Amino acid sequence: MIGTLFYSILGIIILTFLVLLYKLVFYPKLRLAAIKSKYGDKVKTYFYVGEGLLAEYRNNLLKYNDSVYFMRNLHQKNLKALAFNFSTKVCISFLDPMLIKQFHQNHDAFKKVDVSMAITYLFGDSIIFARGKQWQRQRQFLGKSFHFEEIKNYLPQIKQISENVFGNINLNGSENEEICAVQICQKVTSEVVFQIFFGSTSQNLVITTQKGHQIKVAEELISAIVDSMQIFETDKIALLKWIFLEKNSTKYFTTKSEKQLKDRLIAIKQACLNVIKKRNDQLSQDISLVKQNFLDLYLIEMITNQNTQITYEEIIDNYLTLFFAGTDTTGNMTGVALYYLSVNPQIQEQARDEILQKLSQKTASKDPKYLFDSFSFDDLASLNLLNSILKESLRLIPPAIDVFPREAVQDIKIGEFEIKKGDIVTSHFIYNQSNNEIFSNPDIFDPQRWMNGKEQQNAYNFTPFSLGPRNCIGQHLAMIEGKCMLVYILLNYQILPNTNQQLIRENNLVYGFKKDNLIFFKKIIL
Ligand code: HEM
Repeated sequence: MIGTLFYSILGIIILTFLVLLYKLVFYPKLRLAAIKSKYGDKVKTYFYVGEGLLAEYRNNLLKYNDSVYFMRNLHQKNLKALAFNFSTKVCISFLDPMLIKQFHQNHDAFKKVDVSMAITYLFGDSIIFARGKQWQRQRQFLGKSFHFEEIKNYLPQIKQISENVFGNINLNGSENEEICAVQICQKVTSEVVFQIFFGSTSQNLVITTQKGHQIKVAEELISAIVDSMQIFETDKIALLKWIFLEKNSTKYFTTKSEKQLKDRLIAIKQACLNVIKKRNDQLSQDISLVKQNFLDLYLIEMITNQNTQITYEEIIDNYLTLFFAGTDTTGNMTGVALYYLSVNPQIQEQARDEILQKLSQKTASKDPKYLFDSFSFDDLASLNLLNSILKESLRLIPPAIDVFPREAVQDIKIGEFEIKKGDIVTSHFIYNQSNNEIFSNPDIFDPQRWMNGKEQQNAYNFTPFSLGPRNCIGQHLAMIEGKCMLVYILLNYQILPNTNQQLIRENNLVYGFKKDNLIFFKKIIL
């Protein structure tokens, strides 16, 4: 009896091991070898057990202080795609601009991969994961609010938030106070998303953590997402379940860390739900209270137009999505611009002159406060150099080096590449943005390249906001925020480099600085 039990358990262990070996090693290796033999030098392959390209990022970070160093030095005439293992599957990443275009135009042939419990739970009903008619409806609805003409109405709020955050920097009477370039910009971008969505300041939306601390929902959201990405490092049972069951893994044999994480995610959503319900009650009683913010637009659609397709769940998931998609990315773009301005003082001076020239036509005052007050939406469009500085920052250090991995829901051909149902597909924008055949001296920060048509730009070579029907819905907002922050800073501070800190570029939730304390601010008198 004991012998039979022993052999049964041993049998199960050996079988599990063999299945694991097949899924993690043999299957992806065989597929990658087949892809290499079929497409030759058009494809470069990478294999690291279980980790795929993540291991290459890590090695590059350690060796070259840049997770994507290899991508910047990979350019070959015939190369069109990368192929690598993605957990137990195979992923093709398109590099060739025309293949990238075709991939993004055929968006219906793919669905976004659920990469972690938090992402699925928090964003599952939002625009980012919706497909087909659901996505079209959501994109149309949100698209109205993100239209340039609508977004410009939020400029006064963005100005106010920028003034509050950057105006309150305490330099402690010294110019040697290190400034975390990205972090400080993210204070602005997170508050902007909150205010344009909920119409009030984020100070009030706090929850109590499992350790009993009060924390802003927005902060807990990012922390929970990061923890969910790292859960497999500490919880090997969760990892094993994921390999076999993928997104269904949390439904069975839930581990303690999975349960704790789930409780945190539920608390985040509950806090948002409370705000939404309260506002719904107010508007149901008195519709004239309606204001210009996303939440009110949703609720009006539900109350007055009896739109039954919109649910509370969808509203919550879209707030969380916009927060996630719009905060770190825009903060990173602007923080990167600040860094490049600090190490390029001449360009910084030219950018300041451009702003002063524009604003001094509106006010005789030299006081930065009045100059900034006079700054309006019309000025944004004419600040050419500032626009080019942001574009050049996005080219060199794009917050998104690639798009969310997608799973093919059908067999499909992209160019000559045959994608099988179940394969994972993505596109790495960073490859073209650092190609010296497309951008001369690609490692040099040169905003002028965008101003005088030095390079023949092709719409598919520079795609930091992605492209096609599922491109970034928030790109106008991001650029307005970026310019507004830079205008405030350039009017008030000289940006100096922190030469004690090394530049380390890491691909984490977004691609950016590993250590952010890269600049100093020195108050200027105009
Ligand atoms: C510099 C800042 C930004 C960058 C670089 C950026 C980049 C991107 C990229 C690459 C995508 C495509 C993702 C994919 O298909 O997998 C995307 C989509 C998206 N972005 Fe942005 N983004 C930025 C700012 C924003 C802002 C400010 C918002 C809103 C507050 C936003 C909301 C979205 C949404 C909702 C989508 C999904 C659109 C859809 O699937 O239809 N983004 N963004």
